[in-house]
Parts: sequence; structure tokens; C-alpha cells
Amino acid sequence: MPSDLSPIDKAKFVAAKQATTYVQSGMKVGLGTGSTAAWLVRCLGEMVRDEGLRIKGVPTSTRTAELARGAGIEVISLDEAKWLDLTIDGADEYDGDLNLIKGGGGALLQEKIVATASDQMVVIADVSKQVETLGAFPLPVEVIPFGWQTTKTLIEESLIGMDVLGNTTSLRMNGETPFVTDEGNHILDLHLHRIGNARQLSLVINQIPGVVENGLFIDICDSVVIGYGDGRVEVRDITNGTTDEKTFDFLDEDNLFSDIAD
Ligand SMILES: O=C(CO)[C@H](O)[C@H](O)COP(=O)(O)O
Repeated sequence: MPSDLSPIDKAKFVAAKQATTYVQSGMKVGLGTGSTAAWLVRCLGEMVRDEGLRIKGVPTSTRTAELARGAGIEVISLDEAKWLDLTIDGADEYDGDLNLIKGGGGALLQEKIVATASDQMVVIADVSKQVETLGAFPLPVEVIPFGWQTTKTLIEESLIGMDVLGNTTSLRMNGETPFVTDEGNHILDLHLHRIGNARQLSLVINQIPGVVENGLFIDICDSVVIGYGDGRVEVRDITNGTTDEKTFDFLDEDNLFSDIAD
């Protein structure tokens, strides 16, 4: 194991590595976006090259598509796949019901479409993403550029009377210019601090003209694979309410880890 890897990167790696056990040859797999999902793509690439794993990957962003192709994974579009066996993705927050905030990397729209088109969604995350109540992480909302300031005002007005602790919104920037998603849209980050009723909030926000989608994933995720900096992995499965704690020994995987970290 490289000595310069931070505990958080170790945690992300072991979660991703453990999640590969959900993947079987012949599957169509949704590939998430972000630093944790990037570890997954590298691990799956290793399995394709070294173990003859045969999968078709549906990426959730142009970044992940490039990474997956580079790792030797066959990439197809969601329209080609139509339906997926499994999606594995990261998250910005997950709560005890495995509801999520996603979109910190700006890919929430494709991520939600792909996860919803899957028999199963598995989230991979380091334990810092675990929350009692969603909302400490700013909620990303994808909006079309046309009239985005009006959409922003309507969103802020819709938050009055909702069970949230804040109501400020900010346009996500990429340096001096607004961030642009793969779909050509902008992201508004909602600083809510605490979301009391995530299901209701999601419905209200998505009714506003100009809103394309929000980053609340309600009843979409089936399992969370939680990585710790010391190499422990905990698996929570909402379908049967069990928590299965597993330990992954990454000293055994030293060579693999060095290879994929290059
Ligand atoms: O939703 C996402 C991208 O839109 C990511 O899954 C989320 O931001 C987590 O990223 P990371 O694994 O880098 O912490």
C-alpha cells in the first residue's frame, strides 16, 4: 500500500473494492461519478483485464466515460442498455434510510436517471458521508440556463414554510464562469443545513419551471458500502434491514493497490 495515501482515500478504495463483489460477468453496470466511483472504475478495469470479467458499463458523466474506456471497460449508452442490473456510485450524504444527497460533482441528472434504471443501486462512501439528517451538504439542483435567476428566486420562495434550516442558494461557479453540466445546464446549491422532509422537498423543487432535477435520491439506493480509513468495510442493506460488517485486508491486495493507484 502506498504510504502517501490518506486515510480518506484508503476508505474510498476499500468501499469500492468491496462493491466489486456485487458485479458479475454479463452484467450491465451503471458507473457513478466522483473520486470514490473512480476507484470502482479502476478496480473493475483490473478485473476485466486480469480476471476476464465481462461487463458493459453505462457511465454517468463524460469524466467517467473517459476513465472507464481508459480502464478497458466496454462503454455503452443508457439507450443501448435500456435497463441495468446494477449501478454503483458515490454520494455526498446518506442517512439511516439510505436516502442520499448527490451532485457534488455536478453529475446528479445522469446519475439519477441511471440509478433509477437499475435493478439495484449500491452506494460506496467513506464514513464521513453518514448523517443523521440530510442537509449539511448543500443540495445541488440542476437548472436550465434560461432564466436561471428567476428559477433561483422561485426555489427560494418555495423554501418558505418548508422544514429546512436555511434558504440561501448559490450558483455553482467554475472559476469566473457558471459551472456547466454534461447536459449544458447550471447548478444551484441550496444551503439548507437540515432537511426535515426530504421527500416533500424533492417534489416541491421539481415542480418549479426551469428545474431539471435535484440531488435528493429518495428510495433509490438499496445498499451502502461504507469504507473506513483503517480498512474496515461495513455493508448496510435496506432491503432486509441488516447491517453486515466486513473487514477488507488491503495488505493482501498490495500489488493490486499499487497497480491501480498509478
Ligand atoms: O454525486 C456525485 C457526483 O455528482 C458524487 O458521487 C459525490 O459528489 C461523491 O463524490 P466523491 O466520491 O468524490 O466524494
